[in-house]
Amino acid sequence: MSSYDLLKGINGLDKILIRDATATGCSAEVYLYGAHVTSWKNDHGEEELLFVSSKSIFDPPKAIRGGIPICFPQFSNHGTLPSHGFARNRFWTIDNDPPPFPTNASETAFVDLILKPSEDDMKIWPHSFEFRRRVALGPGGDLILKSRIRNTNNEGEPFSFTFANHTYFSVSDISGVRVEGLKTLDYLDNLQKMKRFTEHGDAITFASEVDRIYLSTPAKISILDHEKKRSFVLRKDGLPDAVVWNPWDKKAKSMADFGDDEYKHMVCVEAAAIEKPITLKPGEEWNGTLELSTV
Ligand SMILES: O=P(O)(O)OC[C@H]1O[C@@H](O)[C@H](O)[C@@H](O)[C@@H]1O
Repeated sequence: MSSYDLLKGINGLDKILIRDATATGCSAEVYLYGAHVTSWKNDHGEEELLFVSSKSIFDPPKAIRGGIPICFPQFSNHGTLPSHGFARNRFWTIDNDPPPFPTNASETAFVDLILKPSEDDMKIWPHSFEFRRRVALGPGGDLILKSRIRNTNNEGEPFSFTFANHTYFSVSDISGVRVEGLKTLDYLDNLQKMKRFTEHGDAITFASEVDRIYLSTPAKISILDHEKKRSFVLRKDGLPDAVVWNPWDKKAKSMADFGDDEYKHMVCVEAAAIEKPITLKPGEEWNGTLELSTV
């Protein structure tokens, strides 16, 4: 089992590099700021598989634009907290002695991070929790993201949250991208006041802004990149919903930390738990796992 290196990233922010010592080129980078994965390469070459905006400012308290932000304890603006909650805007710490995970011999390298609320966090979300995140590389450089959230309230109070792995995938040309695995499912359309629709197409394709929450989705979703002749495969557990987002040209221009044309080279497919918030009683723990690979 190889270990990780702690390095300085952009603007001197701490970042962790994990590498599979047995397979050349497989690596992932995670900023302690946000426990934010900013790079993933597998054994299909030295190519970056995640999109990070060239305009991302890497300047707290602004979240990094791209990679894999964590949305917790609130997805988007579905509540009173800032967009996507606060986990992506906090400094996490390395968790050197996490409670054991079920043995997974296929992990070749990993790092464990932890977030606990500060006094200021408790003012905006008055719940005591421990959020543990493992970022691991699996066979062939698959990226494995494990989230464990525990209610550590002493006063017997349950809490509820929504959650997403807001993954920005790098694609060659959005107009040739298809997201498969969501046919016949219901979705909430954020561009139409969260109205509920049913997906009839075989695949989701992109010709304008898309911002939808697909509900009760299967464990496997694929993103086909026609030009690259490559597909991303998402496999998930404990994460029933899937957000599909591309800002397209107008929204891209309105985002200061996103290039005007960058929408052509990214798509977000976010393994999430949104429609039915997760409720934890004191002492209870929730687990969600996302595994990303390419074929
Ligand atoms: O700008 P933010 O807060 O990172 O959010 C980006 C997008 O994140 C997506 O998950 C939401 O569905 C979109 O509505 C939102 O615009």
